[in-house]
Amino acid sequence: MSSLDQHTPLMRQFFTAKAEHPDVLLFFRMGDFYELFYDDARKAAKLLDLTLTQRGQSAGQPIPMAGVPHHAYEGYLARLVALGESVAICEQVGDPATSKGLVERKVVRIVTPGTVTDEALLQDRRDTLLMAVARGKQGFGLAWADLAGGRFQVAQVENEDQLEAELARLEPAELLLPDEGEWPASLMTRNGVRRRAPWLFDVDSSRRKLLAFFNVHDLTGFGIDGLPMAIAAAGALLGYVEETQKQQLPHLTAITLETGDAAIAMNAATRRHLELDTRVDGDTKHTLLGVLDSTITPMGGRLLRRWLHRPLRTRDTVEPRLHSVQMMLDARSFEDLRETFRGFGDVERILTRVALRSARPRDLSTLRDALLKLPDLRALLAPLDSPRLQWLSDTLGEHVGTAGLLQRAIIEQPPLLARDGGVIKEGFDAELDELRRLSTNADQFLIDLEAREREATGINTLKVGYNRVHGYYIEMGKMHAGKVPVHYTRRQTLANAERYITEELKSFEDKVLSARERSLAREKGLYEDVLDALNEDLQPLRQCAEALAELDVLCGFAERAEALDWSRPKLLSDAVLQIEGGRHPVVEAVRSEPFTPNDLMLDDATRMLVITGPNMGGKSTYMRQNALIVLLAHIGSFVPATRAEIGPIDRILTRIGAGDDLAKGQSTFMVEMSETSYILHHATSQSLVLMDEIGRGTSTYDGLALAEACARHLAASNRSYTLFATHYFELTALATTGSGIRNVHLDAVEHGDALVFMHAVKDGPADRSFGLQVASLAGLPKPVVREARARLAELEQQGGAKSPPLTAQVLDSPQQIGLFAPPSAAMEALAGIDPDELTPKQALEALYRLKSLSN
Ligand SMILES: Nc1ncnc2c1ncn2[C@@H]1O[C@H](COP(=O)(O)OP(=O)(O)OP(=O)(O)O)[C@@H](O)[C@H]1O
Repeated sequence: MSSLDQHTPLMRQFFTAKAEHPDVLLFFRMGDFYELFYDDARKAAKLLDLTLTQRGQSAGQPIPMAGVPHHAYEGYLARLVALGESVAICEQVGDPATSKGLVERKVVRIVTPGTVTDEALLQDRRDTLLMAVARGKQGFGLAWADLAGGRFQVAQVENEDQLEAELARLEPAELLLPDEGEWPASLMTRNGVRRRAPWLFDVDSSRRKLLAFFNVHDLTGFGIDGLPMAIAAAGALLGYVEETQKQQLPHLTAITLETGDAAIAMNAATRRHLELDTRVDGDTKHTLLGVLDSTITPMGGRLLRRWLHRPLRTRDTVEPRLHSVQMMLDARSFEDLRETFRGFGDVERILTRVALRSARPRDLSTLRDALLKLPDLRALLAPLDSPRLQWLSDTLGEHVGTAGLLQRAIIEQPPLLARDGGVIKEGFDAELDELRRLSTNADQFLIDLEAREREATGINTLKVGYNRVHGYYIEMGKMHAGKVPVHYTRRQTLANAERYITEELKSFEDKVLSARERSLAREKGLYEDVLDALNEDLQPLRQCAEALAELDVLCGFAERAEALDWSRPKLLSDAVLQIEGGRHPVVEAVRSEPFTPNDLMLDDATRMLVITGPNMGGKSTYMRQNALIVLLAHIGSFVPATRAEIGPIDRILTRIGAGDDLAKGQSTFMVEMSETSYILHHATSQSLVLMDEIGRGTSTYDGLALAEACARHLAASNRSYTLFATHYFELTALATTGSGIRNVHLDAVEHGDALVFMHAVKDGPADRSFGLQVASLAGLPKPVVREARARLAELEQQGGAKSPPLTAQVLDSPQQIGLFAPPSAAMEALAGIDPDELTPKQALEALYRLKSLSN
């Protein structure tokens, strides 16, 4: 770019601001617009679909420009932030009316995806997190902050797998990484990644920064003194927050440490496969959270999402939750409790805005209404015999003083903005009332004054009036000059009339003219006083908000338990996983026909179920429902089963589905194997493992061999609770090996042409696969199905079995592999076909081609 002095003064101002914020978009305020220039303009035009224009020339070149109207900028900002972009807002800080030359401009705030606290830029039911990751010799330090909620947390993890699991759990909106070394692609391809200078992650300066910020002598109080990587991440995060927020953050009062062993570990793949809150296709409704979330307040919704992503092993936290839900159900009080939550609003985020002094009038009226409902809430909780609920009731507190203050100070339904006044209630402040009276009662005063003066002077035509230049006056015709009282002072002479002013009118004028301004200023001061008073009480108020969120979640659990007929799980210390009448909560919710409940019985002796049965039989549903039941039990929710007894669980590991990691550039089979490898390395005897059709992504024999070896390893070495669904009938033979493996199967029956799936899990292996019937159900052309049926009969005859079980002997004797040999032209052509790549039309063409080859 050409040197600065070649540019116009305005552009020089722009370049100066831009130089300080090179890697964020600069919103440059010009009158009613925020303008973006040069590369910022090009980028914003693309991201926001704005028209890219030009603004004259500077340094002999046209200036690319795009703009957004300032009154509607929040919507644009929200879209940019959602895309992971940051924006520096450069305002006109000088007054254009009084400035000589160019108005002064300054960057007043930087809006970044992870640090936003404005209501309009946040999602109601999802935390917006800023995260920093530091790398050390023993692993990684993580720090994350929810600025809108006032939470600041850290953790340390040992390896990249755990780091990725944490990222999948927390889904930060913005991620700060030191700008050195290689980082995994899964991190670098996220939205909102920001590389920062490595020295910002220095442990010692980070420690000093934290000590100064929290005003403490050491970090032992937070339990993180011995965790250098966590400290480095926290310091880097804090530095970034201070740099971008340019204001005090009094609501960040502590750091909390999260330890991995308190939670049931789930990696990114497991979260995805179990569809906790989002499905692969992006749908959020038909997910566990979609079914489970009946919370009423946004903060309850956010807490539930946090709980769901972090099921706890610490039973002394989970049991009290279960007990609370039970008590609310027994006393049937959850509906009344939930009724009081309506209209509570987002107290947690309101309190943050109070702390940041950006709370709007309606925040305060919402807070007032919430606090006024506390006594009702506590009265409903009082009879419930649950220590946790009583503790929550105590934590809610009374807040009578604060509620009273807000009730006295804020009008019932305040306007959106404090700017134009009309927020503070009448009767709260005598001076404000007087100022308001003056500005609104001026008319009556003047009418009264006019009447009085007419009477005193005897001049009936005397008028009181006002003009902008001379202000208030008493006017009378020139012929009355002789009757003018001495205390009248002449103000203006007109052709036929004289205008006067009196002391009384003058002082009235002073009062009225400034009354509006003064009343606004007074109101602003009073509003600030109210915020001060609230800030005095901030800590207990925030605890109250946290208690509200938890009560909302627990009431939601009770509501769901009753509405969906869920029962209380028993958490035991024995090695057992016994579920009776279990159902899949999401499948059950979307199906119009009844769901068939199924049992599960695993314990020390039986560690693995090999699940066989037809496609569409319900194998995946069965496996997932058991994982979801275990997960629900560990967040303190009732579960979709008639009875559930669950021993200690440390991890849930899944290998389900395929082809969903193409973004990573790995083949389907590669993904399948790396997920399997992760499971074999991490599963313990307390882990719940779901393996769905492993080995499917490669040739039959490789696949079978791998599946069998993995199953044996899981049963004998890992000794995990394993549900192993497979289409390889050969694996059913494992049940005879004596390593705690049992067969179960799902069934279907044929009714003429129709196939009815029973969905009931029964003992023993399946005896046939119904693959062709399912294919026919799926609409495969009849000639193809006929052809396949004939081929199957041929194969069965050759193999002497109903379905061609590739028994161990088959595997061991190479000559038997000749079942499919010698490879025909049709087989070779078949090998070259990738069904996933074909359109239906191409598939049909391929079939005709195959058929002609096989003739
Ligand atoms: N217990 C059940 N009760 C009622 N319907 C069920 C049950 N289990 C499964 N289903 C229904 O059957 C459908 C297929 O189930 P699922 O995907 O679990 O079968 P699958 O055996 O894993 O099939 P595939 O082998 O082709 O993957 C589900 O979408 C659901 O609608």
